[in-house]
Amino acid sequence: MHQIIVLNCGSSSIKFAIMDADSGEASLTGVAENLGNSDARIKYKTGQQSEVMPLPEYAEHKLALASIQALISEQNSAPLAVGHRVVHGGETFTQSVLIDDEVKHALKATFHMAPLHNPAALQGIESAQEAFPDLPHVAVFDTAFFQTMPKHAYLYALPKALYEEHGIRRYGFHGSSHYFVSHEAARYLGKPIEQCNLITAHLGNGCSIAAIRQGQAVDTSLGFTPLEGLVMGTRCGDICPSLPGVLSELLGYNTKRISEMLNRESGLLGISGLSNDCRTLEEAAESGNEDAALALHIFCYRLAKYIGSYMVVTGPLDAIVFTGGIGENSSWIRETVIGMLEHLGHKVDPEKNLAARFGKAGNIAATALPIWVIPTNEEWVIARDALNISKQSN
Ligand SMILES: Nc1ncnc2c1ncn2[C@@H]1O[C@H](COP(=O)(O)OP(=O)(O)O)[C@@H](O)[C@H]1O
Ligand SMILES: CC(=O)OP(=O)(O)O
Ligand SMILES: [Mg+2]
Repeated sequence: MHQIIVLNCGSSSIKFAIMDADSGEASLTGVAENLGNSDARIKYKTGQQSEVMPLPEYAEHKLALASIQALISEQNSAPLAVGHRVVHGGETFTQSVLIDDEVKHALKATFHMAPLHNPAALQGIESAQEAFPDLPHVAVFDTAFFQTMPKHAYLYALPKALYEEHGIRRYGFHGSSHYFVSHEAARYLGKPIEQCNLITAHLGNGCSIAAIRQGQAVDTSLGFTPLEGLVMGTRCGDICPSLPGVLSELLGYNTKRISEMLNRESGLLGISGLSNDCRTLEEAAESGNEDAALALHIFCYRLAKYIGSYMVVTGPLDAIVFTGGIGENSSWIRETVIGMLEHLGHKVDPEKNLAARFGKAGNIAATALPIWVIPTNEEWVIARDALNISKQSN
């Protein structure tokens, strides 16, 4: 048993777990929500038991971490390391690293590349180092899995000095999730991962799709920042690149306002004017809310378009994989997206589709190409790397 603390710090939540790096079993999982908001709280689960712990109003990462530390102490476990999910490694970090002052300094230089995520990750690292000063802390990067992308996939058609001097290129995110589900898919298919061509769709609050050829990531929809590609909860995904300039000239928006709008006010929330939450939108659409229905339709349309284009990239496919909160649970989204690919010979089996929800994996295809629903486990990928790196550093 190798217990690892795993932290995934976002701007408005900290997800945490104590996990056995050998089995992937978590003895404690939870989320500290709405940090910096008046109704901050921690929801956590030990075994089958779910609890809610209120946090002081406008609690920051430090306060949340202190409460998480108390929960962890109650568990009587002896964690060996803390694994931190860091969304963006830039060109500096191509694999997981032991965190020291130099690493933290280098992370500061990546803030503009993941404005919603990396500042929060560093805040989380510093608070966790205070809470667990004797443990090794390891950063595990979302971008690492995409190191195998070829130049023709990661370069934008921009003046090349922008890449050479400023690292402006596609990086790709949710790498730990795409890594996990692609390896699980290979296991289900009974083939070595090196022989698998896959399209994996991670659909959570952030959404991305990856093209995997012979087990290696060869393209993905998120770009220089986690804003490009699919429609997300509050993020716009692909738009005409002229729009920020137009917004600035036409409406006098400055760059901060534009970034806020594209990252936090767009996507499902922006189109529906109602919510970023897929469940809420499905319910509203069912009750006749046309904007909610349109938001979901655009979400599915964009995803189906990407799947079609990635079929060109992967070569003969072994499977399509759905994961993330939406991918694992929304049978409606899956059926609608695959329905848009019906003329290509793909169809879901409605019964299998309904069965593969709420943590249950399953092949939902009614046609030849397997379409797998696979619950992701980014925390396990992070725990394993944290254990390995901390062992090497001893
Ligand atoms: N039963 C469900 N049906 C439809 N969508 C769901 C369901 N359960 C969760 N979701 C959606 O999953 C999304 C959150 O995904 P998740 O992977 O937990 O997010 P995060 O990116 O924060 O980790 C939300 O849009 C939520 O509505
Ligand atoms: C990179 C990213 O979009 O992450 P999340 O889905 O956790 O916001
Ligand atoms: Mg997630």
